[in-house]
Amino acid sequence: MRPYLLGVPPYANTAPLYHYLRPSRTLAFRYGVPTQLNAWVREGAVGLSLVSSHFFLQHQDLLVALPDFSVAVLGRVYSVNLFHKRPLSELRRVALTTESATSVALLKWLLEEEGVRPLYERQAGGLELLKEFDGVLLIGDRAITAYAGLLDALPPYPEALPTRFGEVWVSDLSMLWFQKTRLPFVFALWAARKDLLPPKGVVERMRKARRRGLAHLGRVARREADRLRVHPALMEHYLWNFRYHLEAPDLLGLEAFAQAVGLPYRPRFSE
Ligand SMILES: C=C(O[C@@H]1C=C(C(=O)O)C=C[C@H]1O)C(=O)O
Repeated sequence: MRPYLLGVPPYANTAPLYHYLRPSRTLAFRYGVPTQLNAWVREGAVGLSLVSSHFFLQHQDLLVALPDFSVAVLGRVYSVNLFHKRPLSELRRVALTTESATSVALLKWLLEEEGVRPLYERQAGGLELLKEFDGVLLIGDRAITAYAGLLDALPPYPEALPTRFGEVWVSDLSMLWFQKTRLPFVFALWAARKDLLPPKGVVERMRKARRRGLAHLGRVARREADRLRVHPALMEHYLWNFRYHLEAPDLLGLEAFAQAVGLPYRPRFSE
């Protein structure tokens, strides 16, 4: 029998969930950035996977989500950032990461709410894009390393982490969402096609791995900090700040996002 394929993002943000999950005879990992994982889930090239929340909302008839897994946050997330050289109200051209579905939809909604309608272009890259564009949207490892690269020293507490570095502003999208809605923001969920639900035991193993990962968060954070060459204390704060359990406030945030972007809200969850 071929192993069941799990779609896994290559980002630090989910390291606490996967650090202690091992592939086995029955379970294999396939790594991809969120846009890639979304496509694979739809095609059936992977079974259960992290998917962008926006993609999930677009394909609610096809997909079933786990009832207790999320990449969500209340307030700042630190890794979904618009880096920009002009005030938000004056943006004319914005480069969009090719890795994201949700953050792109969120950025467009946030700017549209303010009456700002820049030209958007999908561009793979990092902060060097600021030479050509007024703003660059980055997510995941690229966003956190770009942010850490601007930082000279860690402030005494996280709330004091700067949002401006000379001519570069950093707008954290889930903070902007929070200021508008007072709700958490759900960036991603775990979902599978109805016909490719995971075999019994897989989700149990994921829950166990998550417990261990969160119990040993310092260890996981040190490894990710080494890998990305960011300060371990920054990585630790970044990781413990996530809401990984899709709780009631997160669902309210997800529903509000569906409403904001004009998508229906009738999610289906597995047992
Ligand atoms: C919080 C993040 O959310 C990510 C953003 C996604 C998107 O915009 O489609 C998808 C998965 C998440 O892992 C991040 O990238 O750090």
